[in-house]
Amino acid sequence: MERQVQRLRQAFRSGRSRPLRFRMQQLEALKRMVQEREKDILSAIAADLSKSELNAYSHEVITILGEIDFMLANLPELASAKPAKKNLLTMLDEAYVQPEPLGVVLIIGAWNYPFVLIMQPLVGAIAAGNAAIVKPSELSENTAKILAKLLPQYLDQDLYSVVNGGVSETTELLKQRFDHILYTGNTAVGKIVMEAAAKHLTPVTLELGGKSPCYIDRDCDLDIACRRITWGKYMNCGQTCIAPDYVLCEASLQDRIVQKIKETVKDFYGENIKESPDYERIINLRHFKRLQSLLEGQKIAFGGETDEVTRYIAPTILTDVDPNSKVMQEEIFGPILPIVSVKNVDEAINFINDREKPLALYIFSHNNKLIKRVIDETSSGGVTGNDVIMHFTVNSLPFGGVGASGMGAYHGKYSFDTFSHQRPCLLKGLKGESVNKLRYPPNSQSKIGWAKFFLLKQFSRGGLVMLMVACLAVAAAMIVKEYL
Ligand SMILES: NC(=O)c1ccc[n+]([C@@H]2O[C@H](COP(=O)([O-])OP(=O)(O)OC[C@H]3O[C@@H](n4cnc5c(N)ncnc54)[C@H](O)[C@@H]3O)[C@@H](O)[C@H]2O)c1
Ligand SMILES: CCCCCCCCCC=O
Repeated sequence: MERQVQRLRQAFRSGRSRPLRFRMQQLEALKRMVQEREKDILSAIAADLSKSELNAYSHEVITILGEIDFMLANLPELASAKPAKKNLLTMLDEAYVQPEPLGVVLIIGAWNYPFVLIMQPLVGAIAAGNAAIVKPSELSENTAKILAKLLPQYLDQDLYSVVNGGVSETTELLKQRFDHILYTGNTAVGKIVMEAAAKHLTPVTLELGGKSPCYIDRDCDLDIACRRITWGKYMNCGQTCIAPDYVLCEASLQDRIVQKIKETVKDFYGENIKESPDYERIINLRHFKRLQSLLEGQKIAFGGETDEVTRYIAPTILTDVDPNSKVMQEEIFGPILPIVSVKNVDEAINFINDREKPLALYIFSHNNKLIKRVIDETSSGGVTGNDVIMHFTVNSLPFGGVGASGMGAYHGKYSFDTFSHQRPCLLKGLKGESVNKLRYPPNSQSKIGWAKFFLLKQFSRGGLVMLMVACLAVAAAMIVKEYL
């Protein structure tokens, strides 16, 4: 592994990954890969998650095509140097911020959206001019295999590579020195990644999980709210990092919510959910058993059927859930929706704030002021009002967690920024030593006065103000030259 990282570092040092043309070519190649090998990719995702190929396309492939198109359209602007504001002392100089690639980055993905969670960060890493190693999850082995097969066929093999394997391979990988690590997965492993990164002072982006609450206000269209919640909760069999984990609402709403979700489940998946091509299965037996144990002692208002052989768990709703019960202590990551009753929005806000900061927060209400109030008085990685999941799909919004749900963000421009260093550059001429005397010893009270004049006044480009300030500065420079 050490050799593999060295090979990538050498290729990065050659400067090959930096020119915009090269980055665009690699992104074009990635797009070709997705389009030409769509069938293979879809069947791998479908096999890993017991998912239909149509769902694999709309859950994963479409996001990546959108992300590549965004980068191709915006890369010249994103990668360009941005002029910076100057002060009087530097007004004749050139000041700008130049994004530069970080070097060799490591991307570790999770199994639940195994294609998106590797490819979307990879698009950002390539766009920003880095070399990258990707480590897909071993639990989604078909997608891991197809990525290892296809990526080298389409991308520069000395700059981008795939490492497959489990804990021991990842542990070995984490001993190497990287310039950035983007990890997606659970919080416990997030801590392991951060600890390993700290040994090399490597910055990390941690895309973790948590319990994302969903508050349903009394003043809300329950039909629409329940349809949207049903979609986001049971999509991918609840194995979505930003699935609404539990519902908070006034006790009087509980039965109506159960009824409406029940009706929607029938609309979406038919009478026999097991037969529906749109309803997935739990990834493995360990998670299946973990989820089964969350049902123990709970009041099951809907669903609850399980089948160990196929790892099927029906869309399930739990009512009158005790906030101290097990199902409310860990991220559910399965098709179980607890409803916890609160007296009002104040209690809902306190409930959220008493717990770790979630990855997502959802609020359903006709009252926009109430939605904004909940946003203002809580914290979460992201928010969608009157819907679920959808903030993930807007690539002009940063996607990431806060507190226990993670650090840093990506998607669109934010991916580019995550994998770039914003390098401040100031280019001075060799003239103007008379003004420079102000900062050379020996110091004096009068020099401090002039330094205050030069440094504490900001000036921006354009307009009359700039003209006046420029005139003042020239006059000041002449006075300094004359008297200091
Ligand atoms: N924030 C997000 O974007 C996002 C997206 C998907 C999933 N998640 C979160 O991820 C969690 C589910 O993923 P998971 O953790 O079960 O996925 P996982 O088991 O696939 O693990 C994630 C990655 O960590 C590696 N790994 C596992 N154990 C390790 C160890 N001991 N040392 C080093 N590496 C190790 C795996 O090889 C894998 O590549 C949930 O909490 C979910 O909310 C977050
Ligand atoms: C159109 C819906 C796409 C949803 C993709 C959600 C991906 C979430 C990643 C975390 O698990």
